[in-house]
Amino acid sequence: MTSETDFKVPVIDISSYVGAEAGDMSPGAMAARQQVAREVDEACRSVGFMQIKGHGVPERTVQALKDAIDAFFLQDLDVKKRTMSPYNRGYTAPNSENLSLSLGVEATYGANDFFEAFNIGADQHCYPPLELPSEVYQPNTWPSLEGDRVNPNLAVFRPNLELWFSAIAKLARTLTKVFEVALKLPEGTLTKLDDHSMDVLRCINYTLEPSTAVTFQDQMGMGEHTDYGMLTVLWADRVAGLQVLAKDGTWHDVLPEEGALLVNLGDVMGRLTNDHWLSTLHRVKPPIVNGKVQRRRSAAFFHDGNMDAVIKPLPSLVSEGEEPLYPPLTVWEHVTNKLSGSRRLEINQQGSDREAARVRASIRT
Ligand SMILES: O=C(O)CCC(=O)C(=O)O
Ligand SMILES: [Fe+2]
Repeated sequence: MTSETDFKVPVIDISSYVGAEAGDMSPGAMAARQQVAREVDEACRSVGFMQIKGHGVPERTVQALKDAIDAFFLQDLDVKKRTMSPYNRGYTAPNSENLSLSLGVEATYGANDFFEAFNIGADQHCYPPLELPSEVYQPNTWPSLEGDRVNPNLAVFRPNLELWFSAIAKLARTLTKVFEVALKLPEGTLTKLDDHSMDVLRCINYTLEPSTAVTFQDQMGMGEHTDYGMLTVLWADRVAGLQVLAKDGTWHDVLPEEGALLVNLGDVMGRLTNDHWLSTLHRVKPPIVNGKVQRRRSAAFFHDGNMDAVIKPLPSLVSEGEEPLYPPLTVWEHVTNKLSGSRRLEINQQGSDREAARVRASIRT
């Protein structure tokens, strides 16, 4: 059930932290940054999702992303499958994952998630001169531009995705700095956790055939889950589908405003803040407008943090009389536990009881 209570995903203009404005040390600019930090703190405590404006990502970069998504997904399934990889990279076919299993919740919708996806990520050459392991900073698998039935528009695919990846990697690091100020942490507390972050960009296409009448209301585009890392920057078509679980256990549709990017916290921020900031559950229902399926695309940039960063509640964020809710764990250990649920279609047994209980308590419509 969804309710129309006063649930809102706040819109926050972060331009005072972006580009040249970030270096402006005038009292007005410093006050503007403090105001942004307060708004971010409030959004992270109450919702765990926000809409970011003033992010500095130009419209032509957004268009480049959309062109890349279209060029790839409009190809035949067998052509897309040529980019499958044993790693968290390349193509994922429809109905091959089940995100609710990443939480330790049994599958409930009778079928796997109907999204298809293509992932790229930070590989071991992304952060010279560090010698990072290729099992974690995995090689990308780009589609070949040669061969029969290859979409001629595919030439833009790699440069366009790389353009988006680097713009959002920069934005994610700006947001880490804002988080540090919002949480009143000494400079470097969070930025030392993400200088070689295991970033992954996942382009997603929800594959129900557009314009068809909906016969299976209970199908899931993407099952309930929390994101795993520090934060996620999400671009999405302005079409219904994404829903967010509010504190009162009700689900709410979330549509980004024109020009806004959605940002949500992942489990790493929940763990660091002893759950004072929320790693909020979300899911994607079939994108339906007036009884008909719409095309819906999205691109989630997961800023997970350094593989070897040890994550545990920060002492200054554990309130008086509270216990730390989580034992120490590296980012890599946490992400592998989670992926083993969604990818191997096995229930994740590793310490997601708190999130799983919240899903079960929500009203599952
Ligand atoms: O497609 C969307 O809007 C959400 C995607 C998402 O939540 C994810 O990939 O983790
Ligand atoms: Fe997500």
